[in-house]
Amino acid sequence: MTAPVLVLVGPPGSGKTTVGRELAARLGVGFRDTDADIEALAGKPIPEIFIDEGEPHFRELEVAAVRAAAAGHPGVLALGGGAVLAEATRALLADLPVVFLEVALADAVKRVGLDAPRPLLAVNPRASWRELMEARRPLYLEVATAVVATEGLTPEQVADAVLEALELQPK
Ligand SMILES: Nc1ncnc2c1ncn2[C@@H]1O[C@H](COP(=O)(O)OP(=O)(O)O)[C@@H](O)[C@H]1O
Ligand SMILES: O=C(O)C1=C[C@@H](OP(=O)(O)O)[C@@H](O)[C@H](O)C1
Ligand SMILES: [Mg+2]
Repeated sequence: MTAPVLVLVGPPGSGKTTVGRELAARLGVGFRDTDADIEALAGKPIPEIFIDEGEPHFRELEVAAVRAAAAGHPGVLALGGGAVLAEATRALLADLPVVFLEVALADAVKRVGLDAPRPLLAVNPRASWRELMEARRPLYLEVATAVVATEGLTPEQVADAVLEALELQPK
């Protein structure tokens, strides 16, 4: 078993993918993102999985992707924003160093507007983001060993804060 050195959770736009990549480089370890694993396995982008097979199927693929990475990725692992919805995933995270990246609505919506499409935010992104955050905040807190605020910070500054929160030394 080779567990991740740290796992990033948080809502869309909190910077899990971006900061995760930066942290992996700083620590000299590999980076993995369950969204990319799911897309590789399904052979299509996430919006197409949602359209063709629906969200419940995507969530099944997501639990499997987290299970595989939690057992076999000795580096930094970024999850999708909704991964914590599955009880099975929360159980897989129980003994791992998990950082909840926090962000407020305005910054999150600004950030995701610049990026790859997220099917859950395709219609009315502000209201959808607020709703999903209200439902998920307790779940992010449940799995987190540390909480890092990202508001007004660059991805590099967020990476600094994560390393400090977990008392990890860059390579
Ligand atoms: N701290 C930050 N400040 C400014 N922009 C950011 C920050 N973190 C991420 N971004 C940008 O926001 C967008 C979404 O980031 P991403 O890492 O994909 O978030 P997540 O994986 O949490 O949804 C990307 O365009 C990224 O470059
Ligand atoms: O919040 C969610 O339910 C989702 C977040 C996305 O990942 P990011 O949080 O990396 O954007 C991706 O997994 C999918 O679009 C669903
Ligand atoms: Mg991401």
